[in-house]
Amino acid sequence: MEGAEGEGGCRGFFAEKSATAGASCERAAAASSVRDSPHGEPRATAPSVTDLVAFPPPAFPEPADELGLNEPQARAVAHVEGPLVVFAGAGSGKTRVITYRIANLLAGHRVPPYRVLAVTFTNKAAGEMRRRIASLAGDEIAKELCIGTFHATCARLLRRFHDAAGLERNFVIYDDSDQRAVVARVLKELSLDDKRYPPRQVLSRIHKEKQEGRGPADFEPQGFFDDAILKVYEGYERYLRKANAVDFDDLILSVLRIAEDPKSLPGEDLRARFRHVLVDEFQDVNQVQYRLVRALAASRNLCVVGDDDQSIYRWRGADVRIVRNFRRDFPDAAIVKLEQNYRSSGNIVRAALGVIKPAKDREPKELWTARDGGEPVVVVAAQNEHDEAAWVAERVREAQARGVPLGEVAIFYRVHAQSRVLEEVLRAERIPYQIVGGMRFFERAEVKDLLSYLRILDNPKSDVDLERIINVPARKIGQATLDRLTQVANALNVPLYEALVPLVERGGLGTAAKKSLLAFRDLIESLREKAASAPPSDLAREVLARTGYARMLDEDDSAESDARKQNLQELIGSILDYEAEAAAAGQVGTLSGYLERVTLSSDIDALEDAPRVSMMTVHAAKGLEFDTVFITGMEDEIFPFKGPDPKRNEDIEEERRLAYVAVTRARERLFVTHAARRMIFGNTRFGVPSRFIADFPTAAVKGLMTAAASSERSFRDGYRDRDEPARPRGPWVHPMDREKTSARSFASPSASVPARAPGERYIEREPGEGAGGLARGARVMHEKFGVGAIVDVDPGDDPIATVKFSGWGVKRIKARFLRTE
Ligand SMILES: Nc1ncnc2c1ncn2[C@@H]1O[C@H](COP(=O)(O)OP(=O)(O)OP(=O)(O)O)[C@@H](O)[C@H]1O
Ligand SMILES: [Mg+2]
Repeated sequence: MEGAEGEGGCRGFFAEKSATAGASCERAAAASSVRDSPHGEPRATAPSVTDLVAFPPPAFPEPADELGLNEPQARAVAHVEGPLVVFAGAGSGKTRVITYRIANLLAGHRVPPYRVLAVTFTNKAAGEMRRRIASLAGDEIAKELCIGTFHATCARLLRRFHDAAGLERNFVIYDDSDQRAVVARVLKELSLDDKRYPPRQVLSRIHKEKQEGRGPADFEPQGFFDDAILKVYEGYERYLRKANAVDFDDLILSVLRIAEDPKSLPGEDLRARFRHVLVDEFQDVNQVQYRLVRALAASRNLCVVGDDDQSIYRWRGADVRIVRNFRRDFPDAAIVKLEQNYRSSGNIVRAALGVIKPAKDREPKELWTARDGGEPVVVVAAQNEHDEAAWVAERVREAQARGVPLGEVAIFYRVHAQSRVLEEVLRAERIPYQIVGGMRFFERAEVKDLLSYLRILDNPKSDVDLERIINVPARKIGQATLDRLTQVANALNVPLYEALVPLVERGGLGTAAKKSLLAFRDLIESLREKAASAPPSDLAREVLARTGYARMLDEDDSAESDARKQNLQELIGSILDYEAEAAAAGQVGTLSGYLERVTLSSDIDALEDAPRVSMMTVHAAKGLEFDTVFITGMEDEIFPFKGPDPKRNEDIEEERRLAYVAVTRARERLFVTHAARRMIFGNTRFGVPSRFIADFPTAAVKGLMTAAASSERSFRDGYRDRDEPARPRGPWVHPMDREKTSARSFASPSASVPARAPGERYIEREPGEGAGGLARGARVMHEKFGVGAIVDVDPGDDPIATVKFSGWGVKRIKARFLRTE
């Protein structure tokens, strides 16, 4: 921290000790560097900041050390005036520095709490920081601090400065669906075809402009299409203004405009508002956010902390150069580097360094730990996603038995859709869990939509489901029509579905409404015919294709819509699972059977406040830490993820940083799992262990196989251990790619044939082929139950084998679902 020491160093905690402060600081530093186990339990015995302020400060060299701060951390905490960058690797105490620094400003320098602004990346992180400060400085003080995400902070500021933004105080914040409705309306006013200009696509374009801070006046149309977009953009802005509404981008932009206005009074007021501004996870701020931070920190008391190795939102406009250019913008900034990781065991830190080392274009930095190796990082080869989930659940139980609270256990996955199988297994095992930063699989909107369609096809009397989907995707059946439908249904005492025709026949409806209602009824009727004969998984695909749901998502070029598609594929995966289970029991899976299973299994588990395992995507895990962490699905093309959109998903560098974030969340134990075969997004793929696993230093890692995987090993051609050369990769085609490159849409029933790597010895028997090869005692493989031995065979058109599976007992299964050597 060049230059900072003389000015701000060794004040605050140490303020009252002015004369000896400088020397003492050095001693504190020396003391902390010789501590052999600095991570023990320092907080249990350490005095709090309030202790230090309330009572005469203890004699040096204790304070920094006993508060649990090493020398560079103490310098950063004690720095008061002027810009400061803390630039350091994961788990080195950056967030701790922010927290202590705020406590120090409040307690040691009497800065009023409302004059401190701290920006975090998630609401969870904001809550956590407020809690930590409350424990250091007291509840009353912590309550008055301005801590929150960019959006939350700006919403709060805009309530105060609404006049300057031309809004009334009670302005509303429009969410995604409100925004789409506005765009649809504007398109109509401009007589533009919403097929040519799908609202979602228009909206993501507007969003992109706003993220760059460009209003309609700054928009530079390139070509005919853009001319139209510009008109819609203008109309959209006009509409929002008229409605006294803002969208999420406006929250930030409006505050930015006020803050950057050099002449206005509110601008001056806003710029003078905060005496100190602190930003956590600075590597992930985007241009507009950065400008805002700069404007709000007119005092130049700006402290940013970050780690370029953890920058994981570049596709959202976060620009890591901002971190690197900070010094150019604030040439006098003090720089503190933290190099000691306090979070993780030696082996976990080593694994993390192994992953990040090959990254291109990194700022050089050190990261070391004084901790010993601890448990090795366990890399587990599972047979498939069910085997993986069962193995994880078993280890969670083991951790619990060792005394690790469930709240200290986290399961990560790369994409939301992966949570489904894990959730099912945890539920079956009655292990309470929560999904952080997302929703439980069966509560996600698109999953509920498709289930509602399926329920209606199974039972058209279900009014709740009908209401949910009658206008999804939009088919011009508005609230007014729905109200009339309800009236007619009430009058006739019939379900809504049965009131459709009577409503149309009664007259009084416009032609368009009539047409829409009848078209909807025809659609449902024809799907019901299909439901009578098709397997439920085919039916689900058909629903997506014929209702226009798939198209609605296709038209939306956003990451959110990609996630929705993946979730729907995954729902189809769950139907396929159900069908396979039914088939294994020699039964035919039915729509009602599936719906019953889903309804029963989504029964929310007991006690609300019980400690729970946290499940989340790796993105949501940033900044958090847990005793025990599982990173699941560590296979190439899952993590690193290979999605349908090369511009968004194929950035291997970003995936590498994401893997680094994942690994560095663990304190004591880290388990990394990969599966040889995984059904995901409704398709089976064959996985090779992620390339990032190969970057773990061998000495820090222990390789394991689940029981099922090791018994399958002898069946599989070309299976290799981690240290043997990798198995050649099959040309797995991502289901989304397949959708684009062939006529088979992802919603088409024919896409249900699972992709299979060439050379895979997988004998799928056709009915009537006979039971050849299925002699008693022969070893066979089943997708779900793993390896078993044949006990008996019933020959016939579609032979059925009785098989004894290890772990599952005896099952009767159609022979065509078995593999032999
Ligand atoms: N000097 C210290 N002594 C003891 N424990 C410390 C010290 N500094 C940090 N820690 C602990 O180390 C862990 C990591 O700290 P923190 O979360 O602040 O790191 P970070 O740099 O913000 O990590 P990330 O990059 O993941 O956001 C926390 O549990 C914190 O309490
Ligand atoms: Mg942090």
